[in-house]
Amino acid sequence: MTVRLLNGVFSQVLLKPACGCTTPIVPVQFLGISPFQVPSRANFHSVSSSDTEHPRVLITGGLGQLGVGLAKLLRNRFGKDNVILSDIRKPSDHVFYSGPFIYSDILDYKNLREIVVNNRITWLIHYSALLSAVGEANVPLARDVNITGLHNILDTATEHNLRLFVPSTIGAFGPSSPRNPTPDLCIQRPRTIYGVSKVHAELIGEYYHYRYGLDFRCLRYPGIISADSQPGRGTTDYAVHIFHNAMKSGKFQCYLKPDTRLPMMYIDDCLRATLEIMEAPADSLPMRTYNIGAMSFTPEELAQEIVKHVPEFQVTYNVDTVLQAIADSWPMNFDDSNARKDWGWKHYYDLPELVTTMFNFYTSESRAAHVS
Ligand SMILES: NC(=O)c1ccc[n+]([C@@H]2O[C@H](COP(=O)([O-])OP(=O)(O)OC[C@H]3O[C@@H](n4cnc5c(N)ncnc54)[C@H](O)[C@@H]3O)[C@@H](O)[C@H]2O)c1
Ligand SMILES: C[C@@H](O)[C@H](N)C(=O)O
Repeated sequence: MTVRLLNGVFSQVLLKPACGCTTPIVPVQFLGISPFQVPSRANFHSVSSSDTEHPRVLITGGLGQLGVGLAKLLRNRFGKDNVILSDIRKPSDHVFYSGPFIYSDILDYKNLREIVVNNRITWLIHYSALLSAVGEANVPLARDVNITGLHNILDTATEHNLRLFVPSTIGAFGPSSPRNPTPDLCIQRPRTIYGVSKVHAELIGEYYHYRYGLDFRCLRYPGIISADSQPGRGTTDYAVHIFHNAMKSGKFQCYLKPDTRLPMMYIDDCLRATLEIMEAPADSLPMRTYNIGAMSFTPEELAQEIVKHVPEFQVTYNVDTVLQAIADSWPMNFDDSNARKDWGWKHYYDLPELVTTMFNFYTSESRAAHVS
């Protein structure tokens, strides 16, 4: 209430983010308090409870490994028509007919704004990105999509008072970060354009939160493993491809050394965490960027678990020096104790559960293919 009154008093004060938007926004300084004293619910726009309980959601980059699964989860919760998937690629029939889909290029600021306005969007889940391996192969494009695109997203979200989720990654850490375990707050000097862009996203998102009251929420995901969607060329992709190869040929050639340990997570845990942090009350989030963890393994340990399901399975190693250097600079284990303490994060899938679930999926798929 006090905040709303102050908002009224200062409504003449216009602070323009880079988009040139003219929504009145009260900078923290005008309230005479340090940004660090502002409670984390410091959203100077009034957010109605219906925005939180009945959100209208836009997912950018929704045709990648994670977006379709997230849309399904959110549609089950908020209704099919309240969750819009978007991307610059053409959707499959299955995706197109399972709920609203529209074209959206995050580099086109006016198009983004039009989509948000015309669809009365209240939550924005920003999944568009170039991942670590593809980013190193095309740095200028990764810089455009991951940094310029993010600026468009931030400005749109600030202008239209959206709750904004931007995922970060284990890749936001680098060789000088503590690796085992890696806490939320430590040195972050990543050596990939992907990592640099994600540190930028974390910092500028938090800055917009403290400066403009943007409701910015960010989770650092581990490598995500899924059976029914393909990864978009990252360093952790081996842990998805290995299952398909084990089922298909009983063989896999791994591009990382057998003892390369990285944090990983099954997709259902990742998507549930995303919904949980989006629904968390603002006052349960003293931080705006959290590590989340589930398990951590090496290719050798994963192969040993797969052998329990495919006894003849064999892995050979042909190291890709670029990807190995990236993996060697990333965390081996994530310390996610703040997420567990602040908003009750817990994972359900450990390594044996993950492997069983993946094989159950492939087995039921191949049975269904035989029947049809
Ligand atoms: N999958 C993982 O293991 C993982 C781990 C950590 C963080 N993340 C983060 O989660 C998010 C989603 O990851 P993902 O695995 O689904 O990624 P992905 O690479 O599979 O998909 C990214 C999508 O972004 C789209 N895109 C590219 N340029 C675009 C543009 N100009 N406008 C709109 N869309 C554009 C692509 O078409 C693609 O469908 C990313 O931000 C990623 O950094 C993923
Ligand atoms: C870890 C994550 O951000 C992504 N899967 C990558 O390897 O690039």
